[in-house]
Amino acid sequence: MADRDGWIWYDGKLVPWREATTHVLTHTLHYGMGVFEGVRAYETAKGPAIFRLADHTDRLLRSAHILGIDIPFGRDAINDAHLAVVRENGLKSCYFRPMAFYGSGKLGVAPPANDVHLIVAAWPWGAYLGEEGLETGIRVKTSSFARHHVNVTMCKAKANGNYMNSILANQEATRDGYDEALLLDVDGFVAEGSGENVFLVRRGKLYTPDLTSALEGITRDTVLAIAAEMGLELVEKRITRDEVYSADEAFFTGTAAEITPIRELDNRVIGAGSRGPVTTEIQRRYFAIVKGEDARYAHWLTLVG
Ligand SMILES: Cc1[nH+]cc(COP(=O)(O)O)c(CN[C@@H](CCC(=O)O)C(=O)O)c1O
Repeated sequence: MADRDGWIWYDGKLVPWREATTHVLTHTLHYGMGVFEGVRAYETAKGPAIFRLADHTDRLLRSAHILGIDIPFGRDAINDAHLAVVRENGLKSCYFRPMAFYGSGKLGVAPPANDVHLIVAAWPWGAYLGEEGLETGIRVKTSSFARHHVNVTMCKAKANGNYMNSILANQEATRDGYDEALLLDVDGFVAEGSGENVFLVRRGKLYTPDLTSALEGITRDTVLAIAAEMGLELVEKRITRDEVYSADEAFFTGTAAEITPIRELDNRVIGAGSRGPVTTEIQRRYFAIVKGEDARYAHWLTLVG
């Protein structure tokens, strides 16, 4: 990722990609106390448009607030940074990684409060779980790692250090030949994927876990709006792994994952073992929205211009 041409927004300036570096004694590198976002821009008839930028920036600031990190840039500056990196890098569509981190002022578990840095990088990133996965669905394994208890770490903060749990789960699943992991919470109920929220379809109703130890996904929120316009009844409840086994359809949602059908969990085929009709329609509507083809959601798109 480090050796490429381009520009990264770093503490208010656009710096050459290879020069956007930090010291090896950077606090967040050692302790994982930082916050980040994943944001996408899609190509539309009016040029590149960033999807739900305001919501992502709000969540970045909310994550920092939850962890007590004081980001020295406001909402408008962060939004403008996204626009600058798309323009400067001449990207038609891309994935953004804004990230706030503690610098190298000092080490120790007491964070160097007044040494907070912010970067916004952007690069082309295709289907997170594979183009084939978007079409035909993926194979998922229930992880041996539980999602954090809500008082072990802050689950509503998109915190760097939370992703050790995600990496452990994902590497276990992929090492065992699956495409992604599904994590249960400490009580054994379905929480989310290593980088996604999860939905089920059963007898025409849409189900998703109560948030509790899951991240409040922006794509999840978009799907709730799509479900409402489709007249789908939505049930948010505690979900067991065998309810996933018995579902007619299941899918992951995320900025990176978009709407990725799940065709198997723990070698149990879900429904017909392919992308189901409700998932197909939700996915079709989702891509129409992010590509600016559904005027009702124009307010969610920030045209780069
Ligand atoms: C744990 C987790 N849960 C749910 C979501 C879905 O949230 P949202 O993107 O707002 O719908 C994500 C996003 N995962 C991001 C990071 C992926 C990565 O590998 O890094 C993403 O999808 O950009 C998570 O990381």
